[in-house]
Amino acid sequence: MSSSPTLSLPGGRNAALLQGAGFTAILAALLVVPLTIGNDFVTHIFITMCLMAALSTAWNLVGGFAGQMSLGHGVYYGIGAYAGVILMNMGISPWIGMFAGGLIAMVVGVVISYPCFRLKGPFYSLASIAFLEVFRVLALHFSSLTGGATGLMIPLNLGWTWMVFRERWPSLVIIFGMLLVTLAVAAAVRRSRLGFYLIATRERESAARAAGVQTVRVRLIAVAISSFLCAMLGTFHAMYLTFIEPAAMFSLTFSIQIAMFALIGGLGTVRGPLLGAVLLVPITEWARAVLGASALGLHGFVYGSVLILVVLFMPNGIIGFLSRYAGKQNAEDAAPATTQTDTIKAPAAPLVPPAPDRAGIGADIMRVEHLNKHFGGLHVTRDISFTLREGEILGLIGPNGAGKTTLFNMLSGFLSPDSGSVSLRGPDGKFHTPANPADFAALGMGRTFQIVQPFAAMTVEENIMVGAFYRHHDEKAARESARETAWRMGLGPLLNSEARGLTIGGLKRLEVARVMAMEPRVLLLDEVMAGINQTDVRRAIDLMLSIRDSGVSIIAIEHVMQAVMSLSDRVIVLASGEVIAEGDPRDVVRDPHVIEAYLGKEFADAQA
Ligand SMILES: Nc1ncnc2c1ncn2[C@@H]1O[C@H](COP(=O)(O)OP(=O)(O)OP(=O)(O)O)[C@@H](O)[C@H]1O
Repeated sequence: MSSSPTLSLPGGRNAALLQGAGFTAILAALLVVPLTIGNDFVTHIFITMCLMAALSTAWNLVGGFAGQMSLGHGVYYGIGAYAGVILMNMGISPWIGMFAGGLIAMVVGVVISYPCFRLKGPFYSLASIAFLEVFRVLALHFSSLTGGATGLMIPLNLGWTWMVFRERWPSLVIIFGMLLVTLAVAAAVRRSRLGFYLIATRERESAARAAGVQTVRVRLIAVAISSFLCAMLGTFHAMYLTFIEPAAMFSLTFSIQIAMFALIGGLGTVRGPLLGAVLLVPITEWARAVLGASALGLHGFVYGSVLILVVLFMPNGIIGFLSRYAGKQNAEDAAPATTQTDTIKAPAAPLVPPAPDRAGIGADIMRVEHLNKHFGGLHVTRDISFTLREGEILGLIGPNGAGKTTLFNMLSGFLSPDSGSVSLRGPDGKFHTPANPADFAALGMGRTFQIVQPFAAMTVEENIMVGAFYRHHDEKAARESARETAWRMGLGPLLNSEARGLTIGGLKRLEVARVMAMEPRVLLLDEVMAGINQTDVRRAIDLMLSIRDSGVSIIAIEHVMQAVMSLSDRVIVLASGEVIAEGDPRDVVRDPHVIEAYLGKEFADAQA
């Protein structure tokens, strides 16, 4: 599934306002139209629209924001329905029952999702379907509680206390209110640190982990919120239907429908699921009513046809299509500087002039001792030991396949060494040995990746915000910090551009900016100058010097020798997993072993 569009329109303020007004009008119509018409069938369709929109919005927290394509969300809806009805039969109001059902669903959601999050793509979807089936069978089996295959009727106690009414409008008011709450929760999540972390995790899990995101934790929080909301909606629907049975409450078809509204409307967007439901529910409900029994299964046909059309012509759903259209409109109106993503004008002055008063090299901040790593029979790093000092730039060079990236992965917690240790000096002055990327990040470690890992569906600003959230939990503060970092890194004019539109030089700078927004103490840069032009190399060198001068210690894997020579205080040379030379760059490049293993005779002659 292609990634969803960002919520921020690329600079299209008017278009965004227009979209907002349109959305509010649709939302208001969901309540006003049926109340004005006053027809039971029409009201029923609008109740179904609100319910489906709310369920799909809740699903979207997991399926869209977190990118976990659950096809078993009927589990939570069913749990809410049964909890509400069973408690009502015990004399407890569904207003309380819906919270009880929500809490049970939340626990079930977290327990079943924890192991399932290890599964990717279709395997996760299949596991979610399997759990749905398990719950349907359980509901059949525990018939003394659930009524088994015969199902459960609710006692017909009318009134607001019992959420059961003779007329339809009170149910409409309740589900409309629940829809508003669900939308408000989704919007709050999308704007919050959690929302950014979820989308970052969906887009590039490794990069998210490097930014200090505890990826399993954030996805579990999304499941908890989503299952709670779905269960509450399930309780409401049980009261509306007045009868429940396992096949309908734990239904695969129903679960797929919930997901489909979001897919059609716009996966991972706040407004998409509502638009999907508003478009599809009336067509199918109307066809069902008009064609009666001859239209059995027609809704599946309608959904399938619309889905095919959307995938073909609007791969990012209706919202994606509208956003792109708005973006185009805006591009025609706006000044070129705000829309061109590929041409970064070099500023007259250096982006970040190196500070004249370098603090100097301090005490050890990182200690690497006897690192060994095997991949099967391949001994990739052999007994590697070195130290990194405060305010130092350590160049790491070596031929392809020497083990540099593997070493970086061990230095940042992405790989565990077979033996040996990496310890970092914490703010308390003591050395700690972290075990995973989150612990490394907590001690001030930031890293980039050899193959750039942008969060493609986010803007430049949002990408950097993922890093900034590490220090600033509040959205406004994170945004400000991200903007400030972006200008410092020369990305200011591109703040609102989507990351996927950047050149390779821009993407490399974006990676550094995202890490710098975390305010690291140690920075691992993996070939940030590979594939960029001479001007960008010069700017990258200035950037690294200024980062160093701000007190950050850097280890840089680099093949661009011009950069290695002008930046490094010390150089380590790796070949076949071993350190073959270490010391002052000018001495190292004259070392015969280094010339033979990496630099070649031409380089030595050129230096001479
Ligand atoms: N996950 C893995 N499983 C098996 N072998 C691996 C794995 N990762 C790396 N290797 C192998 O380990 C060796 C070192 O790879 P690594 O990527 O660390 O080298 P490098 O010095 O970073 O090379 P380059 O400059 O090309 O990026 C290579 O032979 C590579 O094929």
